[in-house]
Amino acid sequence: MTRSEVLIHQDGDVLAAAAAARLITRIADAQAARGSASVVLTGGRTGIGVLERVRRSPALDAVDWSSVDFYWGDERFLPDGDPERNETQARHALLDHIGVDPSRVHPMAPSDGKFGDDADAAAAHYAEVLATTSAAETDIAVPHFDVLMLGVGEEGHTASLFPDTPYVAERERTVVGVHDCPKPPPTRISLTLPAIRAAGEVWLMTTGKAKAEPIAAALAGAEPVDIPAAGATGRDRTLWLLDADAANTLP
Ligand SMILES: O=C1O[C@H](COP(=O)(O)O)[C@@H](O)[C@H](O)[C@H]1O
Repeated sequence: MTRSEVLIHQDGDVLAAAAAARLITRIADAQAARGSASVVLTGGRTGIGVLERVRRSPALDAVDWSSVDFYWGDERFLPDGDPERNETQARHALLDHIGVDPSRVHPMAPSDGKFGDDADAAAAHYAEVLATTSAAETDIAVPHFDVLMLGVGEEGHTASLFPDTPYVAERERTVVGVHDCPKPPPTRISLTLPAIRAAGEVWLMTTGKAKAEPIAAALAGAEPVDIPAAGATGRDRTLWLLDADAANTLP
């Protein structure tokens, strides 16, 4: 497992700007090396704020956005276009404003799509989508993810893996339907920890005093079942991007 690196920014604005610059550079580097890049998006205030800053970046055109595959780490299982869906927010913040190739944007199904309100079927389908472009470098059936971004909840959840649930302990499946979530909406779809850990780089990004406790616990080595974010690591790099408030109880 990679050692976690922690970067503390003075506030959420600076964090979003720095993470946006980092994301553009990471994608441009991957495209220079392989001709394409693959990014896993997150929902939440910080993750969407980063996408807004990418949109406003003077370096926006350093990336060929038509050669980027976009996936999601989790989704709120709601009707298509619902403003609370992570997909809707990411589209408004960035994807609707750049020249993406629609066939390379891979959202998780909505609750009014072809799987109806069956989140488990929608999750199984997403696992198939991931498996079709599965990379050779791991034995997990997911694509090569250059960077996988995550938020962290006040109780330590990441993606839609909440503490003390069977979903955080999942070892076989790469994607799960998540039920009875403590944070609305109650039904979600999420990558599992094995799928997250297959990514090259994992970036956990969050802000605010309310996140300080779970972050300190995760970095002190909490069990993922207690603090799911503690189990989110990348193969090459695990980066915690925090503001000063979120980091205020770290040694
Ligand atoms: O519901 C969710 O929340 C988390 C954290 O969100 P934040 O607003 O506290 O930053 C997010 O990572 C996840 O993708 C989302 O579905």
